[in-house]
Amino acid sequence: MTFTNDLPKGSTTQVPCALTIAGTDPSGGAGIQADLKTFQELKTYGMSVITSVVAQNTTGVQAVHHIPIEMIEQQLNSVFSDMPIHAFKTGMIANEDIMKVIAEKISGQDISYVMDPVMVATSGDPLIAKNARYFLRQNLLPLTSLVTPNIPEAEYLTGETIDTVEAMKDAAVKIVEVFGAGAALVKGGHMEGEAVDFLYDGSNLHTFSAKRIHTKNTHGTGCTYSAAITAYLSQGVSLIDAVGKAKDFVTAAIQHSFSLGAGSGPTNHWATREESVKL
Ligand SMILES: Nc1ncnc2c1ncn2[C@@H]1O[C@H](COP(=O)(O)OP(=O)(O)O)[C@@H](O)[C@H]1O
Ligand SMILES: Cc1ncc(COP(=O)(O)O)c(N)n1
Repeated sequence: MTFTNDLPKGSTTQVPCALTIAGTDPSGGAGIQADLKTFQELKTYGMSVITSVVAQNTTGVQAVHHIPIEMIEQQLNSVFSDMPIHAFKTGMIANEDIMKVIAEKISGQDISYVMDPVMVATSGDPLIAKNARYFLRQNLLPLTSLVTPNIPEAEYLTGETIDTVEAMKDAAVKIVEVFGAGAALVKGGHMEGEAVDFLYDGSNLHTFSAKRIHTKNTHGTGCTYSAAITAYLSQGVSLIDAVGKAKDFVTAAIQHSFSLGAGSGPTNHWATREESVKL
């Protein structure tokens, strides 16, 4: 990965800069809010382009408003024309029109791209139009450096049922070899037993495992994980190390998650700080 931005004026150190293109969560656990908190925690300069404003909390999604396409395009132009971007991620991209404008902007860019193929919130509410999932796979997936599906998302992307560890590995390989993702990280949060994720990088399979934490507070885990990977990539960390460090980060965030709200509470983005672990 290249890391070639000029120094910001007056600065003596090079600042890693990461962008998230996603929807919002006013309750602060998922979406843009989770991404920016994660970037900040990992000492990465965070930027955001908002695709949809989502009224949601720990119990579910109450309403969704999609930002007009021209305004999404303007936001993309604002950051891409002026700011250094060392890595970016996409989260919620609700429909084909939004996907198109993003695809146009990012194709041809030589910047690490992490796609969290968000389809359904932890609460079960849909976050993407059903007919847009095919467009996502055909047009955005081949532009990625890494895609991070959970089990239901990997099932959609591959068209296969995934109920074993072997099927998870096969899915990771298929998403890269057949559908053209740069790499695929199939996450095992929705399986039983250890929380095991498999990364296929185009040559080898890598395993990332952590003890399952018994908690209902997993709102925003996928957003936090993919944002952490993006932050590490923006710092020039290799893909495999970025996933390993991000796995430690998200595991700590779940371990020290908060019982806030009546539903599935948010992860703790500052969990790795000493004062948080003592809470
Ligand atoms: N209860 C849990 N204990 C430990 N790790 C978990 C738990 N639930 C999810 N994870 C991990 O959190 C990350 C997000 O995974 P997952 O829940 O599958 O994604 P998503 O939030 O997109 O549904 C993965 O590394 C997964 O293994
Ligand atoms: C705007 C937005 N993007 C993504 C998610 C998925 O979050 P989760 O990790 O809980 O599935 C969400 N709830 N809201």
